[in-house]
Amino acid sequence: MVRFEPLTSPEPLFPKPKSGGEGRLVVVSNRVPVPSASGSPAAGGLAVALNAALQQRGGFWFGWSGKVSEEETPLEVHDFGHVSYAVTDLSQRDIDEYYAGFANRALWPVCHYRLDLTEISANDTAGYFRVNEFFARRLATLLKPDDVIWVHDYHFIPLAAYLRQMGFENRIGFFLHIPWAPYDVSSALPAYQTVLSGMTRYDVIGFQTRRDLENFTRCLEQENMAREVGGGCWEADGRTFRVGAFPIGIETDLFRQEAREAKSNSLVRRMRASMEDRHLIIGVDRLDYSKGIRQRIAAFSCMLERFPQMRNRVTFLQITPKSRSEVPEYIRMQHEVAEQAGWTNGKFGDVDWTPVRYINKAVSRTSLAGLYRTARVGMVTPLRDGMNLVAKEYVASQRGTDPGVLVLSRFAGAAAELDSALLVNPYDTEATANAIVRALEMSLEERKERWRAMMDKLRANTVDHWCASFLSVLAQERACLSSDAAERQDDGALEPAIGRTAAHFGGSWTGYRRN
Ligand SMILES: O=P(O)(O)OC[C@H]1O[C@H](O[C@H]2O[C@H](CO)[C@@H](O)[C@H](O)[C@H]2O)[C@H](O)[C@@H](O)[C@@H]1O
Ligand SMILES: O=c1ccn([C@@H]2O[C@H](COP(=O)(O)OP(=O)(O)O)[C@@H](O)[C@H]2O)c(=O)[nH]1
Repeated sequence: MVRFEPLTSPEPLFPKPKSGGEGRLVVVSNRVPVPSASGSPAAGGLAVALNAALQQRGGFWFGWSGKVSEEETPLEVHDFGHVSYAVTDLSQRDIDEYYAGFANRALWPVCHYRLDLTEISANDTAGYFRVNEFFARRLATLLKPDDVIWVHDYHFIPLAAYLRQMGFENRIGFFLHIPWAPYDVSSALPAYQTVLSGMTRYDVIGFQTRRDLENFTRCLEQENMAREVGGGCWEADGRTFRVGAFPIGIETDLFRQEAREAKSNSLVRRMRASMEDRHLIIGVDRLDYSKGIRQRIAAFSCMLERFPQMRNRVTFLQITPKSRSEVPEYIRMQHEVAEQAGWTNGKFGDVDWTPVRYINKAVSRTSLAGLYRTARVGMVTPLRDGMNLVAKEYVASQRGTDPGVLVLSRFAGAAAELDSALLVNPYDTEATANAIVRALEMSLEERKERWRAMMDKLRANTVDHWCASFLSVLAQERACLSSDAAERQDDGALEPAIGRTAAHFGGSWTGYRRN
């Protein structure tokens, strides 16, 4: 690990790209998957795909260290070959206001259509913008003019605006992993116009689905903040940006392989041995109200009530690692889910059968792959979700000769691609209960047909495709110049994008200040 003072280091801090021509890639996200000391990379499709892109071009990943420090400590830099990981600590107040506050008590619920759970706090709002400015200042010390920056997720919406204000005209892309709600919902967000205008400072803005993209562009129109100039491009304050839907994928083949090899995994073997001849139904989610876990267990319970022949023939395994326990809404829902599971077991369980096995710990990716493959039914029923990778992982893990059935919420981003799943409205308990029975009783022929259709999609759009397609759009510097601007650039009237000062692009973005 190298430590340095960001503002005083005279030498370039990160390795140069492997090949000439392309600038380094700089990935920014709140959580940074720093490889272990031995150099083995963090698991997870997103981390693997972005690490591969970083390895290819050289570059670094920047974000929060996950640690609290009351002093402004130097950036921590971990070097692994062509790739570095630069992380900064935050103070407790910063974490409370930026992460637990505005990001997870305002942006997260609003983007998941939950105005009832949204907390509006002027301190949190100010903290979110202050911490973004802090991240931008720290990142600024590491940047070179031809770096291509890819910012991830709702924690960092205003980051580009601060970088632009400091004079950076690098290509900057933004990908939103969570949904973008329709105007009437998203406009309830505190500092809504500032957040929206912060988005317009990127060169490319990616969403998981067309629905999110359309919700976003309607917000731009409603606020009269940007005008469409064609080809997925918009213009605001004299600069253009491109918007698009880039549904994230998984490492489809690798996941399949892990599922095949998981037979020998001890957790999977223990689970199989304990099943006797019952069918397994599986749910895997962070403990988050957006995932619809309570509603799902209620639907399972309703199924046992209405179809007594299913009692003692199925086991529902719900794997739910705790998440964001510092946020009060998450504590409340922990109680609700535990109560629903306990109630179902009390009502239907027997001395030799526990209908719901509810587990609050994280399970490794290999074990998950094996459990998915064991399960006849995968229940992925969020009330709202950006994508939901579990849905894709469940399908990829199945045996082609005897696949299980995915019961999938219409409100998961994954439903746009996995439309051969049994699609349900998770608010409709009886219909979801019926779908579980339909999945359990589905013929082998129908299961295979549905599975093949979904596998075709998963093979066509892996996480590597997702990464490459976003980066290729981000690399197209001229793709969005309006025809006027393109002509002027051809005449030499416009300078190249890199190296321009903030003043060229309207210094109107002033960030958020508390009165
Ligand atoms: O970092 P945490 O606060 O512990 O939360 C974990 C992550 O949750 C969210 O995941 C989203 O991204 C997935 C991949 O694109 C997508 O499938 C899912 O629907 C989203 O909910 C969040 O967006 C991440 O930033 C968090 O790190
Ligand atoms: O015990 C667990 C639970 C979940 N996951 C992984 O966490 C990710 C969850 O992603 P998803 O898009 O479904 O939801 P998010 O938590 O990002 O909102 C998936 O890759 C899961 O395989 C895991 O590795 N172990």
